[in-house]
Amino acid sequence: MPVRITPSILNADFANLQREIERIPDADLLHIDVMDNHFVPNLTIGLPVVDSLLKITEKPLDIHLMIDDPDRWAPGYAEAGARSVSFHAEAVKAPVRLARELRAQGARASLGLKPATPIEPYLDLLTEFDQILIMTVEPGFGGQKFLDAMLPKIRRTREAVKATGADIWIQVDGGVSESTIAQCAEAGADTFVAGSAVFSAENPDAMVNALRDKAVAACH
Ligand SMILES: O=C(CO)[C@@H](O)[C@H](O)COP(=O)(O)O
Ligand SMILES: [Fe+2]
Repeated sequence: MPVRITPSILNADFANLQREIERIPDADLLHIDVMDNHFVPNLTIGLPVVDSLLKITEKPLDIHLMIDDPDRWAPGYAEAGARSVSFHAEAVKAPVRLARELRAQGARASLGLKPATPIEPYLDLLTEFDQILIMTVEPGFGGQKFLDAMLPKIRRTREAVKATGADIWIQVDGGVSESTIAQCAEAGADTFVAGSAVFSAENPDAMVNALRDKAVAACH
């Protein structure tokens, strides 16, 4: 199973994003946390910053929208050139319509689930998505403790994805570090967001590779 490490820039130096991105050349994608202070109690960046990042990096951008009304805002990120756009199940009005719109614009469509949101209502819709993002902390902040109560949800999602035969990535986000990534990979995740683990490391790129090695060892 291919493994992808997607560092979150939430814990990077926002005044020097270009320099921060250059510190992680081995990252597979860059995870960008967009927060609106409504869906989550925190406010970060939006489309203008994403537009600027698209100009300074060749890395594919993996946008994580923690915002109300993604039906209205998500297509703009796909249109701008994001590789992947996650919107939250708890905020979206028409998940299938939005996923199809994102795909039509050439982006991967990803459904995000907060810790208390089950995957079960979406099992018959899985092939409408290219990725399921399972939050392993309450969304809103970096540096929180990994919720290992999410492991059964990762396992159930992997089983269901397997049954579809489709190439749907399972992403985990929140508290992923050298000490938690193996459990996630064993449970069936293949795409790993890591914010503080990467950007608080002395050598962030070495951490990207260490995380990947641990995930690969756990799922093979
Ligand atoms: O979406 C979020 C938080 O809401 C994440 O992407 C965090 O930014 C991950 O940070 P760490 O938990 O890895 O420090
Ligand atoms: Fe995120």
